Parts: sequence; C-alpha cells; structure tokens
Amino acid sequence: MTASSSGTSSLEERQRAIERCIDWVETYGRRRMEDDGSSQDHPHVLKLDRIQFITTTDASTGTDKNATPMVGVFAKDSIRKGDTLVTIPEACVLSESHPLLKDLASVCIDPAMKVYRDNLTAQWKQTSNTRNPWNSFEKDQTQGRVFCQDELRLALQLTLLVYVHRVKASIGGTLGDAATHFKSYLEALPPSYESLIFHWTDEEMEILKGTACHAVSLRLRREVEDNWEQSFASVLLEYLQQKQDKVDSTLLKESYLHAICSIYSRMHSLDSANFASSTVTAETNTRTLCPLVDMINGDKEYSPRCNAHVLQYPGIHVAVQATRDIAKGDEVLFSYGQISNQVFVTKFGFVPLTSTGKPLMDELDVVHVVPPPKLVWEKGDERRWKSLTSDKNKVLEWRHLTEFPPEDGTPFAFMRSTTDMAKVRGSESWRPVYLNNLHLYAMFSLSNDDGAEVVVEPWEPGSIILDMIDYRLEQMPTVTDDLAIASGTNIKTALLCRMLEREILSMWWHAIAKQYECYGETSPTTGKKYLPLRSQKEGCTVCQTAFSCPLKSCTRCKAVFYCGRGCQKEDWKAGHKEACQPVSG
Ligand SMILES: C[S@@+](CC[C@H](N)C(=O)[O-])C[C@H]1O[C@@H](n2cnc3c(N)ncnc32)[C@H](O)[C@@H]1O
Repeated sequence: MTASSSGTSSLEERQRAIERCIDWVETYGRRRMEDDGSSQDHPHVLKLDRIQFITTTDASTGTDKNATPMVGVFAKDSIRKGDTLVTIPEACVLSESHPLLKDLASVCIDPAMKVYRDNLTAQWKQTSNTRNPWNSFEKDQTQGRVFCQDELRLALQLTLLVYVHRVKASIGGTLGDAATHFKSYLEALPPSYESLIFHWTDEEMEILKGTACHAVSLRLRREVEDNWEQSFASVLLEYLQQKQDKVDSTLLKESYLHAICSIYSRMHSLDSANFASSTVTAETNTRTLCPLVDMINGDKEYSPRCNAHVLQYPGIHVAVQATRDIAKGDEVLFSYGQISNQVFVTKFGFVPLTSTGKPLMDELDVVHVVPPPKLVWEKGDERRWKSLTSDKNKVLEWRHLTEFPPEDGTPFAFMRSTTDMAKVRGSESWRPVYLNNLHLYAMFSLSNDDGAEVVVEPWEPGSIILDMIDYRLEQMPTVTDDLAIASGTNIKTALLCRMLEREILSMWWHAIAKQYECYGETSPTTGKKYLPLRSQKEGCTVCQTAFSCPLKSCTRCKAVFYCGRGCQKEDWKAGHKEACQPVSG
C-alpha cells in the first residue's frame, strides 16, 4: 500500500530528526554548560538517559495514514516519584526573553527589520485602536538587540516562519543556509499539525457544518488570517524579498500556521526570573519552547493520572520530574491542566477522555437493544448514507457501517455504550470508531455468527424512540464542547463520527416517524409535535447548514430554524429578538 509505505518513511525521517535533536541537546547543551561552568555548580547535570522518544503513527493520527507521525516519551527503566526524568540546558531552550533568542532570531534582529517595524507601528497608530502588537519593542531602547523582546508570538512565530519557509522551499528539505544552533530542534518538529483546527481542510470544514466546532474553527481561522495580513505578511514578504529569498506567499501563510501550531501546542510557561541570563527582570511566566520536553504528550485523563511535570533550576536548565512512580515502558505524560475542551481542541487537537461536569445522558436509561423498526428508506436517506460512506470521508473506516442497512434484513441494535457494543460483538478487541459515553447511541448490524450474546428487550418503537432521538439530537450542539475522543483517534475523526451519528440518528428519526405515522402527532412525554424534517435546502437560518436532522424552530414565531442553541442565541442577539412575532398555536 502506498499510503502506509510513505507513512513509514516519514516515520523514520521523524525518528532520525529526533535522534539528531537528542544528540544536539547532549553535545551542544553540555558544551555550553561546561563553557559557563554551570554544570559544576549545580547538582543536576544534563540527563537524557532515562527516557526514550518513540514515533508512532497511530497515537494521535487515528485512521489517517498520511498524517504526521506522532511522538511519545516512554520510561526506559522504572522511575521513582521525585526522580528527574530529563534535563534540558537553558542554552537549548527557546524563550521570548532569553538572550539566546538572538542566536535563533537573527532574522528578527536584522536592522533592516527595524524599518518595517517602525512603519508598521506608525500605520498601526493611525488606523487602529487595538493594542499595537509591536508595543513592547517600543520600550526596548537597545535597538537591534532582541527585536521581538517579550513577544513569543512574534519572535518565535517570525523565526519559525522563516525557517519553515526555507525548509519547505529548499530542495533537499533541509534548513539550508539558515544556520542556527536550533536547527536540530526545528527539524524535529512535526512537519504539519493536521489534527489542529487551523489545518482542517475546506472539505472537512464542509462536513463539520452544523457543529459548534465549525463555528469556533471558522472564527479562529478568520483571526489567524487577520493576524497574518495585518502583522506578518507585509513585514516578512518585504524582508524575504530583500534577502532575495524565493517568496511564495501561500507557502508563507502555511508556514505561519505551522509556526502558530508549533508554538501553541508545545509552549511551557516558566518563571523567567529563574533564567539567570534573562534580560527581563520584572516579568514572570515567560513562555518557552523546551526541546524534547515538548515531545511529552498530554494525559488523556485529567491531572490525577499524569506522571510528570516541569521544574526549573535557576540559570541552569529545565527539568522534568516524576510526580509518581513510573513503570519501565510506561508513557511519560503531562497534565495539560483544567483547560476548556475548546482550548484542547484548538491547541492540541484532542480532548481528554474524562472531564468534569459533562452533561451525560443518564436521564435516558433506555434500551440496550431495540428490535429494528421496519425502516422505510427514502431516496434521500440512501443518498445521504452514500455520501457519508463515500471515499471522500476516508477517515471513516468503519466497515460495519458500510453494511448499513444490511440487505439481508439482519437486525440492527441501538446501543448505549461501547462496552455494550463490544459485548455484543463478542470481542474485546473490537472497537467502533466512535467510542465512549458521549457517543451513547450508535447503530450497527448484528451478525449472527460472531458468537455474541444479545439480550433483546422488545420495545414499542414509535413515539418513545422519536423522543429519545429527539432528545439526543437536541443535546448534541450543547455537548460539542465536551467531545470525548477515543484513544487512537483524533478530533477530526471524532467530529466526523459525530456528524455521522447525527445523520444516522436523524435518518432513524425520519424513518420511524414515517413508519409509525407519527408526523403531526403530539409526543406523549414531551407534549411537542413531531414535525417533518426541515428540508435540506433551507438549512439553519444562521449558519446555512443544510442538515438532514430535524432543525429546531424558534418556539415563538416558528419562522426561523436553527441547527443548535449556539446559532439560535447568535440570531437572537443579532436582531431576531426584535423581529420575532409570536404565532398562535
Ligand atoms: C507537546 S506536543 C507532544 C508531542 C507530539 N506528540 C509530537 O509528535 O511531537 C503536543 C501535540 O501532541 C499531540 N498530543 C499530545 N497529547 C496527546 C494525546 N493525549 N492524544 C492525542 N494527541 C496528543 C497533539 O497533536 C498536540 O498538539
């Protein structure tokens, strides 16, 4: 298979780049420590022998074979609580307030840049009331020293941007003439960040329409575009042109995104007062990129299970310490903290499996297995089904779903949890694409020959199932921020699966409503009328999403339709509040 063989070669490439980086940290870092005598003064010396860096394609990348190989850090031997796992000399740490940034950011301290900086500042003053991103430099009297003093966003983004640009532009895929001590580190970074929201393709965005995540990601992408256009593009293009670099603005924009993702997804906040050579005294919490330390993954659960954290030793290095015993071969994990899932999605492309305060569907202590209603399929259902399982959505490699609906009339099950699903499939190793408790209900065909024990509880389909699906659909936009991602899948897979889930649920809703002639009836439990699906063409009033699930109408005027509460709220604020005329009945 071509996909997997190219996957393997990029896996090996990344592994080699990481080995070069380890080598660099050991040799360059040690030399620098010896040069300034710090290794003797300090009880801790550079250590890299307790952990190993392992590349794998399946940790974050799910089913996407072409995705960037993921790296994880594992204990070489058993490690005791309190032990130091790895130490990285300060000389190898990139930080906005670190004087060694000069080394890396030679492009940024080029006097030629000052001209652009000044022009930009002047322009900014004339045209904008917003905070001038270059403000911090104005305070810096030492011209040309550290151009982007205190501005990680600018300093590192610009720097990475230029280097990444050069890497991509150069034929051999190396950093070419961009001589920097940090070359090895930059090369060890992933070549792309597909799982992060900024890198989702237009096609994927199209598929995600209707989820709250779609709105969030559009907003973020717009912000990034604005940033790029207002702060970076002109400066860099001019700079690179002056340097006679080949400039491809598309590539630059991509590189800019790459730089943002590199920084955002692997930044550590450290106390800058502890950087002995720091030029910043008043500032604390300097943001840094620590080579190799930043290869440590976030725990899929929240903090209690995580087993390492970052420490600093003034003036010497950054260290990682075990917060509990770690067995040989175990993955070393950080806690990314109690940040919102939206931030997780944006910065890391995944969210932890467990989170607090998640709205669960416990109210619906329903069915384990529902006997299949005799579905009446409509042409539209078939088309939707096909579009969901077509090649376009390669990420959805759930073979069971392609059998849906089974032509031989095999019954379907409506399952409550993955454990149940696994039980029914009769296999421990079997895993559906979408897992765990947010995807409470999934459908799949039950084949008779896999030895599964299935307890079929007869249910009267019809209104009760409609209510159940209705409830679930209604909940979906509100739980989007609480996505739970199965291990081995990334956020995109999960979202696509969520879309699939939504589609399936709405297809069932429709099929059941038709079969049991529920349209126009009033629900015995909720008292609401079962209304026909809003047509695909019309879609959500706000985001225009043409969903096949039943869209909710405004309860007062019933004239506008929304895919979820987010859009409804937005429309209300945007003027529907004034326009809404209550209708009777
Ligand atoms: C600090 S880096 C960790 C090293 C990274 N895995 C690599 O290959 O270089 C953060 C990135 O790793 C990935 N990542 C970290 N922890 C993860 C997890 N628990 N599940 C999935 N992806 C994770 C995310 O893509 C995130 O943006």
